[in-house]
Amino acid sequence: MTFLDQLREAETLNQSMLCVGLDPEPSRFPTGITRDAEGIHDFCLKIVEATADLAIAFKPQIAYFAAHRAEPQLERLIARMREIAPKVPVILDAKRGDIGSTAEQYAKEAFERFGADAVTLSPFMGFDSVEPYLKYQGKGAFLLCRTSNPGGDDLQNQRLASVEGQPLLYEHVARLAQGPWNLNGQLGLVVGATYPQEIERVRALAPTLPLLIPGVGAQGGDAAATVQAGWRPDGPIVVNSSRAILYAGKGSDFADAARAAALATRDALNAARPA
Ligand SMILES: O=c1ccn([C@@H]2O[C@H](COP(=O)(O)O)[C@@H](O)[C@H]2O)c(=O)[nH]1
Repeated sequence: MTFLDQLREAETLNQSMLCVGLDPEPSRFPTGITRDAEGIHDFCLKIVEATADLAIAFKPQIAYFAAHRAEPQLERLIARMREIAPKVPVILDAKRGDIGSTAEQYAKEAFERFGADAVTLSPFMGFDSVEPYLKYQGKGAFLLCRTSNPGGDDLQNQRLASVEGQPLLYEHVARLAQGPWNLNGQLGLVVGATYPQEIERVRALAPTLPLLIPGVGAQGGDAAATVQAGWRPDGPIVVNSSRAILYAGKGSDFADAARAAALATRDALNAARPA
């Protein structure tokens, strides 16, 4: 089964385009959850249990685990996610990018150590930095294209005078990912919900790629505009929200509050999808 098949299956099963982001920040944990690596595991597990039937994917951001020496807990968490939500793919948000020999190790980390179904990558170092991930059949890789942060403009919106038609850098990334880099249909693109016009442009250049779209919720991206710009019947979207779900509640009912926030976001996304 390909990563794209997995996404489609989860989309249908949970009637969802919502990706639940796992960015555990111990200082924001409710009382009763310890502010250490084990607490990170327990907090995320509760969120996964509360949202497993609402998500097209889960996206743990590795920095939130590594910063607290919680990589073993992330391994255990992903293994438990396989039991709780076997049909919901896991996208490891690692934003890796390095020369081929090092990329091989990062790919091993993502797919063998953590058992992720897909990973996020920076395409900045070129195709040989992406290729090692594509050797893992059935796994996916999302290339950063037009990111959700304001500083994304600094490079991604620069025009490439050396390329025919003088595209912007993010447009060039979209073309490469839809075309010559996508050897086995494993690639997708990261595009921020904060820039719906650019989502539309990326969708025009990459009509069938899955788009991972962070930026609704805490970053203020508009759910309806995101769906209208990015969703296509043969081009799925995976719309991530992390903090707005994780910290929807502050008390012992935090998992219920997270579920309510996830449900509302999932339904808002679905309501914007053309029939
Ligand atoms: O362009 C990008 C790429 C990745 N991210 C990541 O997504 C989540 C967003 O979290 P929120 O709390 O929903 O804002 C986070 O893990 C980022 O590292 C992104 O925001 N933008």
